[in-house]
Amino acid sequence: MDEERRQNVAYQYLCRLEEAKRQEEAQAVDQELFTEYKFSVDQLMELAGLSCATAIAKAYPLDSFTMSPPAVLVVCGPGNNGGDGLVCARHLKMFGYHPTVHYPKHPSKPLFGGLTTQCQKMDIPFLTEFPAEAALIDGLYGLVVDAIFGFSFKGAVREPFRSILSTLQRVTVPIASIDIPSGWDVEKGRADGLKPDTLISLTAPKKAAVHFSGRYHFLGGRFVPMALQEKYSLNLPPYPGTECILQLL
Ligand SMILES: NC(=O)C1=CN([C@@H]2O[C@H](COP(=O)(O)OP(=O)(O)OC[C@H]3O[C@@H](n4cnc5c(N)ncnc54)[C@H](O)[C@@H]3O)[C@@H](O)[C@H]2O)[C@@H](O)CC1
Ligand SMILES: [K+]
Repeated sequence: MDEERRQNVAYQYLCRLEEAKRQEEAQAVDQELFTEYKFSVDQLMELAGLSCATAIAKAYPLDSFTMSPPAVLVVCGPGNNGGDGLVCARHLKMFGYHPTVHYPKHPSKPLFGGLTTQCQKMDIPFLTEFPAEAALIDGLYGLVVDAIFGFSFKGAVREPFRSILSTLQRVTVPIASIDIPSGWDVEKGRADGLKPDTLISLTAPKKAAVHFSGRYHFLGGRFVPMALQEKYSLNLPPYPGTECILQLL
């Protein structure tokens, strides 16, 4: 994209981000979807993960990979952001990619056990050790999906994710972050943190998204009922037709 066009698109997108959500608002919308609207986590996670895989397929089509097979490393964290990553990995496999998952902290909830089994039954390998060298990741994978932390991240990153994020900061292959670049403060960002090439904001962009400087920004998670959008003044831009993602940048 040339610089002038990028400036234009970025400007329009930054205007939209005036409505970006604070951490508490994102959590409140999330809670209301479950308590008042009676969605289950599984339902929304499936739609969120499908949006992520769809956005990735749009930004990094199979034929854009220089390596064969098109290998993708999906790094999953301990919460629902990690669950989105597992769903995303399953759909990426359906789309023809070769995902490998690293999932160092398994929550005991049946939801995550089920998602893990589904991936395993689809012959998606799970890495027990995270590659310590960024160069190893660059050599083996054409893309990294960051599904480590979402909107509930707070404070200083604890291990093993501190080491993982420090390695990911040194990889040169593109990184696609789900909902928020992991390790970033949800509202303020992190100037010396991860610099993903793609951000897939779910439900609505979070405040920190104004600091995103990568090439592609998508909105996904097309599941918020209109009454809830109005209550929280989400002012979401319209999705095209029947698509589950909207490209903002
Ligand atoms: N309604 C929505 O908007 C939806 C949100 N979903 C996803 O759910 C995410 C939010 O999920 P959660 O609330 O489970 O939280 P996260 O997945 O953001 O992270 C919470 C986990 O990270 C750990 N953690 C927090 N701070 C840490 C730190 N400093 N160091 C190490 N570990 C830390 C917590 O102990 C917890 O295990 C969203 O960002 C999105 O990806 C989707 O699954 C479905 C729908
Ligand atoms: K993330």
